[in-house]
Amino acid sequence: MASDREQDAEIALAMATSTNKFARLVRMMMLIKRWTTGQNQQETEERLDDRNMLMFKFFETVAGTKNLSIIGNHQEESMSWFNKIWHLSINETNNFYYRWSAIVMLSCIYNLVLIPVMIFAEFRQSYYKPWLVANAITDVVNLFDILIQSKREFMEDGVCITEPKAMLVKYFKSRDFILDLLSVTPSDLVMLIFPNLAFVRLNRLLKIHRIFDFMERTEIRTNFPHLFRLLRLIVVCFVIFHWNACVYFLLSILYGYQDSEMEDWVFSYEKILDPLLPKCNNRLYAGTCLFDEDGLDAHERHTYVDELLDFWEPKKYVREFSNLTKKYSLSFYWSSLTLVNLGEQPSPTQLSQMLFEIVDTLLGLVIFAIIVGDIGNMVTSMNLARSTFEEKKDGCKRYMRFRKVNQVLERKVVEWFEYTWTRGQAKVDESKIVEYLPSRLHGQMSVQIHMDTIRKVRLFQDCEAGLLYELVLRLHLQIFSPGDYICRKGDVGKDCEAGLLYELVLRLHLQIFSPGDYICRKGDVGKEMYIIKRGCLEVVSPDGLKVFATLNEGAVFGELSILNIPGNKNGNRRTASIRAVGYSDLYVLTKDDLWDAIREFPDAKKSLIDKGKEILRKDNLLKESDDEAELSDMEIEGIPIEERLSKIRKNLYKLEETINKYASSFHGGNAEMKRRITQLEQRYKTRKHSIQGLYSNMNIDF
Ligand SMILES: Nc1ncnc2c1ncn2[C@@H]1O[C@@H]2COP(=O)(O)O[C@H]2[C@H]1O
Repeated sequence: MASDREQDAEIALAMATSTNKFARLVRMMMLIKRWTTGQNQQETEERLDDRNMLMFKFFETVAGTKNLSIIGNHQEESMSWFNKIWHLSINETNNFYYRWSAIVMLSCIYNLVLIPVMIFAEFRQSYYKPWLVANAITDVVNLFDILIQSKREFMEDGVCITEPKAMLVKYFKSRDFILDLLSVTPSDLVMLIFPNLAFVRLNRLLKIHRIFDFMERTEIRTNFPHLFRLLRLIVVCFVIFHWNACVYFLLSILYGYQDSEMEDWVFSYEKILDPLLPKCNNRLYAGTCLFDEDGLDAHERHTYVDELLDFWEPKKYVREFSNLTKKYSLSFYWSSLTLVNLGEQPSPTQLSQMLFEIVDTLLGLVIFAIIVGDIGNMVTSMNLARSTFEEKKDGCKRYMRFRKVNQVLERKVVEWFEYTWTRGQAKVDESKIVEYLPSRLHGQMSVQIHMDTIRKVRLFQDCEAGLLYELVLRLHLQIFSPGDYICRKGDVGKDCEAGLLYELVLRLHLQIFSPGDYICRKGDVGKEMYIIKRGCLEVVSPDGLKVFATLNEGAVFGELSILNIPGNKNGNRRTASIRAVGYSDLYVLTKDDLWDAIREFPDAKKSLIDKGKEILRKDNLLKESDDEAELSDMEIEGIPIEERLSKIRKNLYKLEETINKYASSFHGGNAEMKRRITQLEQRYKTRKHSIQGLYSNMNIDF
C-alpha cells in the first residue's frame, strides 16, 4: 500500500492536473477528510513538537514558502532555531513583506488616531484597559518590525545581499533604525505616575513613514489606482481633521468649557443640544400625529404657537447622545469647517485661540489646494485614455470632412474607432508600453500573449523554440474592418501597378507651398518627387524669367533626378526649376520611400524608368549607349555604387565602435571581478572561523 505521504502527493498532483472541477472538489474533500480524521496526526505532532521549526513555520505560513529564503536551504532540517532565524532573509518585493507592512501600517494608524482621543475624559474612563492591551499589541508589532527590518535584503553594486551580518549592519546604520528604536522606547512607563498623560506615547508616531511606505507599495500593486488614491485622500483628510478637532478640544479644556455659552469660541454644550423627535410616525399616522391646521393660516403660526406646543408636548421625546459623542462630533465639525475655510464659528477672543485659528486657516488653504489639485489630477488621468481617443477620432472626422472622403469610407472609419474602443484596444498604447519595457520583459510578455497562437500555426509546428521566440517578438496586432481584404490574389508577387500605387500612397505626405515659392531649383540634388493635389506650378528657367510649362492638378514632377535613370546627363540633379503660382498642396514622396516601394515591383520600375527616359530623350538629356546592359546592377537597383560604398564604410565605423565599446566594458568587468574576488578572499580570511563553524553546523564538509 502506498504511504500517506505518497497518497497525498498523488491526490495533490491529480488536483493540479485535472481540469474537471467536480473531480477536483471531490479530491479536495478527501484530503480534508483525511486531515480531520487525524490520519496525518502523528506526522503533524512530530512537526509541531519540533520547537526549532516553529518559528520558521510562522514565517512560512504568513509569507508562503517562496517568499523567504534561508542560505543553504538543503541543510534546513539540521539547522538550529537560532541559525534558521539568523540566516533568514526577506525580499521587500515579496508578499510576506507587503502583508507585514500592512500590519505595521495598521498599528501606526491605530496610534495616530487613538493617542489624541485620550484627551476626552469619557473615552479615557471607558476604554482605558482595552487601550492599554491594544497598545501592548502594537508595541509588540513594532518590536517585531525591528527584527524584520534587520532581515531585509538589499542591493549593492547590482547584487542582492542576503548575508545576515551585512543586512544587520545596513539596517543599524540607517535612519529608519533610529526612528524604529525611538518609537519602541517605553515612554508609557510615565503613565504609571500620570495615568492620564496619553501624549507620552507620541514617540510611536515616529513610525509614520511606514504608512507612506505601505501606500506606495499598494499604489504600485493595486488594479484600482484611482479608487485607492481617493481612499488615501479621504484617510489623510480624516486624520488631519481628527487631530485638529482634538487640539480644539484641548484648548477648550484649557479655557474651561463647562460654563461656556453659545457665543463662546470654545466648546459648549449649548451648541449641541439633544434632538427632539416625534414619538409617532407622522407620515403613517397623519390623522393622530399631525397638528390639524385646517382653517388656520400657516403663515400666522405665531398666533397659535401655544396650541401647537401643547399638541406636541406629549408626543415628543429627546434622543440623548453621550457627552463624548457631543464633544467629539462638535469638535470635528468645528475642525472641518475651519480647515476648509468655511468658518461661521464664534470669533476667537484669546491670543492662543487667534493663533490657532490663523494656523488652521493657513493649513486649510494648503489642504484645500492639495485636495483640489489631487482630485483634478485624478479626474484628468481617469479620463485621459477617453479624451485622447476622442481627440483622435474627432481629428480624423474633421480631416475626412475637409478632404471630402466619401460617406461609406467615413462610416467605416467611425465604426473602426468604435470597435477599437469597445474592445479596449484604443485604451492602451501598445507601442509605448513596448518602448518603455526592457527588451527581456517585453520578450516574456510577448511569449505569454502570442505563443499559444503561433504554436497553432501548422507551418511553425516543428520549428525550434528559439525561432518561435524570435517570431513572437516580431508579431504585432492589426484590426481589419468587416469586408476588408487582408490580401488579394496576385499581391504576392507584387508586380502589379495597383499594388505599387497602393504602396506609394501609404508613403505620401502633404506639403503646402505659398505663391512664388520654389519647390526645387535646377542643379539641386533631387531627394523627393511631387504630385500636385491642388494648385498650379510653373517649370521655369534658373533665373525664373522663362516659363517652359505649366503643371496642374494631378501632374507629377521631380521624378527624373530620383529615378537614377541610366544615361541621364544630369545624374541625380534637378533638370529644371519649379515655382508655385498660387497656394499649392503637394504630396511629397521621398527617394528612399519610392525605391523601397518599387524594389518589390520590377515591371513597374522598368516602365517608370522607360517613361523617364522618354522625357529626357525629348529634352536631349539622355546619353544613348549600347552598353546599357553593362550598367551596374547596383545603379539600376536605385542606389549608386558610391552611395553604397559610403554606407558600407559608415557601417564598418559603427561596427568598430561597438566592438571597442564591448572590449572596454569586458576589460572593465574583468577588473571589477578581480576586485570583488580579492574582497571576498579578504572577507573569508577575516571570518574564516565563523564560516567554517557555520558550515560544520550545516554538516557540510569543509
Ligand atoms: N519641359 C518640362 N515639362 C514638364 N516638366 C518638366 C520639364 N522639364 C522638367 N520637368 C520636371 O521638373 C522636374 C525637376 O526636377 P527633376 O529633374 O527631378 O524632374 C523634373 C521633371 O519632372
